[in-house]
Amino acid sequence: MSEHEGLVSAYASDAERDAEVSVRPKRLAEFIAQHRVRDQLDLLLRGAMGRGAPPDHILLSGPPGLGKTTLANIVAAELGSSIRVTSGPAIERSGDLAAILTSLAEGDVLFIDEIHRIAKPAEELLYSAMEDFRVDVVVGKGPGATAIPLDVEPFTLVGATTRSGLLTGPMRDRFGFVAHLDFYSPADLETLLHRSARILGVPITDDGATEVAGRSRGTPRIANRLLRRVRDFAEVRADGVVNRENARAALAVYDVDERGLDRLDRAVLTALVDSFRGGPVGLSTLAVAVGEQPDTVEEVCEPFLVRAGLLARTPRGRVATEAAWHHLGRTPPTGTFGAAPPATPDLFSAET
Ligand SMILES: Nc1ncnc2c1ncn2[C@@H]1O[C@H](COP(=O)(O)OP(=O)(O)OP(=O)(O)O)[C@@H](O)[C@H]1O
Repeated sequence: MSEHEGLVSAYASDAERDAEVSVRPKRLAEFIAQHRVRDQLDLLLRGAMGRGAPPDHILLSGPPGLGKTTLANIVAAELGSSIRVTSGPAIERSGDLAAILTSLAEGDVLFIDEIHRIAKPAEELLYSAMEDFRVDVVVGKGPGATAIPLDVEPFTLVGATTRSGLLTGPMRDRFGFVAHLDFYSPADLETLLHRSARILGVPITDDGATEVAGRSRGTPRIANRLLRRVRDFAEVRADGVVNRENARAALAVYDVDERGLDRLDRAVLTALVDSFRGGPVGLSTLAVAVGEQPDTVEEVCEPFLVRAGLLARTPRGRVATEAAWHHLGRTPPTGTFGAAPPATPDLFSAET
């Protein structure tokens, strides 16, 4: 996790992935919410097991931290198979992928995270492995190069992507089952928090779970992370219980407000409202106003602020919604919303 991504980032550092292992559900029945995906996967896996054949290849898409890696491991566990884990960026040469594919045993699960980032030659090799359980490994260069066909044991590929739109058509077509994971409701996150707290041996009250769930941006990874931070606070400065009072006090220390906005999210909204009368204002100008890179504002803050209904992207620039004014405790100007507000020129670039 980089510094500006902070406590409410949906991405995990390597160290955090280790911390996550203990609370990761191992079987489908333990996987909370996402009922439609769970039900569909259950049918797919049971059907395949009944026939004694590996299930179709599975594509899991959705924002980070919603459970794609967890589901890939669950697929292998339910099938009683081994899982091999790699990622699109880790496969630099098609030879790397050929080595993995030809070492798979029958029925293995191959999990490729960030599959949209796989290099083109490796992607093409994957097509024949997925479809015909065969790969052609090219030996030599130039006119003397020869393709040696190698068999691959029947396996199931589980691909995960945060950007399904970036997958090529041929790649997408080779998955027999595509599941999209949605953000979790606060009620589902409360259930998840009770489960995690039980595993971690942390006492948690219902109002404590409600308080943490409301600040978790619909994302299990963030919910589990906030739980660990509130646990620290409760153990060090209070009675050890994750209750509403301790959750509020702990998350105030970490600058996470009651809707899950952190310092940077609030700085963006505050700049929009106070310095630009709510906008519209161009991305670069907004980024300079909060002392951040435009990419950070665009990729780290905006997706959540837009989803939370606090910021809108318009052709003329970023606009604070009425809800944003209220969230900051300001009175919105009357008659602005719905009408086209006057543009604040972007001083730094032509884009919005
Ligand atoms: N439905 C769920 N029930 C219980 N815990 C969950 C669920 N979904 C995710 N988690 C927990 O959230 C954490 C993040 O999940 P996971 O690593 O599977 O997300 P991901 O979508 O693969 O993220 P990334 O794309 O960043 O790899 C894990 O520790 C996991 O325990």
